[in-house]
Amino acid sequence: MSESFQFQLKKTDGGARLGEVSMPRGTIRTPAFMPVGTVGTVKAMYLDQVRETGADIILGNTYHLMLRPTAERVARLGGLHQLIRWPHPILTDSGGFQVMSLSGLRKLDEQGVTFKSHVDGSLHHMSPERSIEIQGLLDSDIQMQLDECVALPATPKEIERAMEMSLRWADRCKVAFGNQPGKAMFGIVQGGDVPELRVRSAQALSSMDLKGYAVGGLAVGEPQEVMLRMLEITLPELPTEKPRYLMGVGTPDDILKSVARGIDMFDCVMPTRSGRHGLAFTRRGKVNIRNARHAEDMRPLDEQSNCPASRDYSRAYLHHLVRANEALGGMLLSWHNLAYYQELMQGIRQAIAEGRFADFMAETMENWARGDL
Ligand SMILES: Nc1cc(N)c2c(=O)[nH][nH]c(=O)c2c1
Repeated sequence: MSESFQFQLKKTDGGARLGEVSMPRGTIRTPAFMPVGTVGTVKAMYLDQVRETGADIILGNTYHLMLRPTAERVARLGGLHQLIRWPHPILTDSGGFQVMSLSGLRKLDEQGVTFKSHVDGSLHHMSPERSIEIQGLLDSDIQMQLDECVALPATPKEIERAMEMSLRWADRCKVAFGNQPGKAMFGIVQGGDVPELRVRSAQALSSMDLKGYAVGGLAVGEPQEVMLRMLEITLPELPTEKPRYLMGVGTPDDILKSVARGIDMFDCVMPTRSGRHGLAFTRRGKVNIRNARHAEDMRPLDEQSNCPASRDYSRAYLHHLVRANEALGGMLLSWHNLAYYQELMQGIRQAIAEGRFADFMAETMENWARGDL
């Protein structure tokens, strides 16, 4: 642990990076996967289980928490860590992305976003300063700037407008965040699928000397090759000594290919959302447990796993629970999927440490392609 926010790049293997983020609440081993704890809970999981799978940090959604139970109430209750009993680092997003995807967005201008809550229809305004204030009330360890993420496809002019406003908002968020030694504020690179806008955004944010940098505006429906191409264009413009976080990504395949290009941190609802719908990620690829072939299969999803959900329960039982729409089905598959994601991250970190990431990536993808036993 460290009294201040520190990132140490420990080793590289091709484009892949092995690192460590040290903060007062703990150390984050990178490449890292952050389970999404939307409204102060990683859905269908106890946070002790989340920790047991190997997670060093979780994500909290500012949009949801500001609406319910509200940031002021969380602060009165001692902050998010105390409320949800997660003493380790928490990263919060700015709320802007979900305002634009979940709320009744009323207005977006230089001052921020005005929207109607999807919970009760109440009207809210969030400026860059208010987003940082909310994340501070939550006692978030890593806070994200307010930005505007444009859905693709979009015109270069529209992407440029949003990117430039996001840069101005980054400046305002940096001022509002001030100097908080044990915490960090990350900027978010925008620019859609326009290479020169990506470069301009990354270079401008790099000149702000922030503690870390997210790549936003991706995983918004574009083909994987476009996402990967934008990483190849963006990452060389970011400082190597700062962590890079790819927002909202992704599948195990996305993660491997993005690590290979230099990403250090990921978050995605994929493992938990898929688990609740009966889809398991395994070392042999995806398994849809609803499929009839599992109805009398007494094997576990993965007898080699340390996770009880993967090792101690039969496919037949998981099939039954999911078909019966029993809560325990989603709980066990969420647990399994998070454990698989963390096992993948640990395998990635070990492979980079030993200089064999390319072989690890090839072997992992071959095993996925072989398909389930
Ligand atoms: N795929 C994405 C997921 C996200 N949570 C975000 C975000 O929070 N901000 N900005 C973004 O561009 C973005 C993209």
